[in-house]
Amino acid sequence: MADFKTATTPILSVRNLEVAFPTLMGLNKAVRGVSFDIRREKVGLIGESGSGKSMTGRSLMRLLPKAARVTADRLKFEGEDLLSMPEEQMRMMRGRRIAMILQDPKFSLNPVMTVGDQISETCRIHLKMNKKAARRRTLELLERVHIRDPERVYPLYPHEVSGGMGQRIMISMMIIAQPSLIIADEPTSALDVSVRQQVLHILDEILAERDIGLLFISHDLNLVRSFCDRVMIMYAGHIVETIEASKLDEARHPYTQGLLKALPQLDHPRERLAVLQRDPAWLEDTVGVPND
Ligand SMILES: Nc1ncnc2c1ncn2[C@@H]1O[C@H](COP(=O)(O)OP(=O)(O)OP(=O)(O)O)[C@@H](O)[C@H]1O
Repeated sequence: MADFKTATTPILSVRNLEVAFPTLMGLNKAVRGVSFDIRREKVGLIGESGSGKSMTGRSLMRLLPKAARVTADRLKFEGEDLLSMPEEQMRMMRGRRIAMILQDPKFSLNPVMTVGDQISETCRIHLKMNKKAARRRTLELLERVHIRDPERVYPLYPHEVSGGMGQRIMISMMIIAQPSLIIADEPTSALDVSVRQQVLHILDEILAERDIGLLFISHDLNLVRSFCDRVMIMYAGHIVETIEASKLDEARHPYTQGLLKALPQLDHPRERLAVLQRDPAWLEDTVGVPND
């Protein structure tokens, strides 16, 4: 059996993933022929609104709208086929082996249960702890995500915590299950810049400490460039280019080049932002996608 703890074996392997929605005009393809691997690394998925980033992320968790039709030549997580997996097994997979962080933690947390009780309950379920041990572990976990006064935060309800603290609480809950892959869909886009940096720093520490792979979905090219190891650029449901984050300035695809040109620059302010040119050929074009 492959050892998924090694840096070179993909945790996740996706080939020719398609997500389509039936419409009166025929099938609307939200994701078209997407292929990528994720190892113990941080991979950014970037693209404009409606380009199919979330549908790609959600198809890995099989959390798509009912109408969606999903096909793939391969959709394997740690060697197991996600497409044919029975729903019951898939439920065990979600949260335990593949975790997801969404933009607003309030939608992921139970609104009528204190955050402490939610973390504690997760400890009891996953770690089979008794009530007292689960409470102790909860306080440790809150400290682990740099919450300074865990005793004060424990009895708060989700609506009483800030967005940044909510994301830290989500991260603390993820640690319990020890996933191998985290899908983060715009996890910091509702946060202001300084809180965003703190949350990213904590996420980074946890990923490195536990050797977890990350798919980081965002529309913020600068953020992904500074946080991730590799970047996949998506256009109209298709990954047009995959490139190391540190080499983004050497991007070959005209769409990536256009996105880079459109970034505002403090040191060289532009009178006008460049208008992104588009080409129908980009629906088929790919640069740097895995070839096997
Ligand atoms: N429930 C649905 N029914 C039909 N089509 C849908 C549905 N949900 C999404 N789509 C289609 O999927 C496309 C991609 O949506 P997706 O949410 O993945 O985009 P995105 O890149 O994550 O955008 P954003 O950054 O705005 O979240 C949409 O443009 C839309 O055409």
